[in-house]
Amino acid sequence: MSFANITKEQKQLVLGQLTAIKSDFASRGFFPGTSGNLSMRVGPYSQEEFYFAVTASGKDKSKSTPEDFLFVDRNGKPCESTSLKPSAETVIHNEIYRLTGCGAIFHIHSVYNSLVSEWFWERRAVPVKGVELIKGLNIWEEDAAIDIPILSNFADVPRIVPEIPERLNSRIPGILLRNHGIYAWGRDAFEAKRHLEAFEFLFEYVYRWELLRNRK
Ligand SMILES: CSCCC(=O)C(=O)COP(=O)(O)O
Ligand SMILES: [Zn+2]
Repeated sequence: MSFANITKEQKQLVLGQLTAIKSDFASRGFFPGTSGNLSMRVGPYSQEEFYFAVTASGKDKSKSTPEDFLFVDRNGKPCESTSLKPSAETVIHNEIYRLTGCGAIFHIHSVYNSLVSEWFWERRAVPVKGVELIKGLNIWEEDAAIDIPILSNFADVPRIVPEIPERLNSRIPGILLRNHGIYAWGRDAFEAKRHLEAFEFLFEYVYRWELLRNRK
């Protein structure tokens, strides 16, 4: 299915949801210094062909303007004529859609996600055990233990991409970039938001637990 077959209504639905999420996240201070990016898929998915709306690069994400999003294809190329540049991290979104077939991906930088990704870098994963909010990731087993994967971070963003298939864990709907931020995804915007919020809670928990543990 080509992008031309995607209806105006389908595009508006996606843009409406992204606008609401962006404004909600901005009000919670999730986009310091223009960091972070959001995307949502539109139309059907196959590994060979899919389209998504993504935030334009470098914008003040606390402001709402008609130039906040653009549609790109599975190679990150704009689907419509535009002067906007897709997020510099669009290649990461592309790879996550390709591998998971998810419907939405949200990326934010926070002090807690950056600190824990650095603290646990040698393990290449942040361990979390027995915390109730693991259920927010749709993992329901008793006393669950999870490892949230951490990827290398490079200024040259395409260099990050080859590590994604190696590190992605199909049970965990997110990956950390070392000292950078979290990517969380879900079937739709509702689920991706729930996952992102659960991850952020867990990162703060882990950080604070590490401090308490070392005081014993
Ligand atoms: C200003 S933070 C450095 C870039 C980054 O990590 C980010 O999330 C925002 O980049 P974008 O191109 O999506 O604005
Ligand atoms: Zn980033």
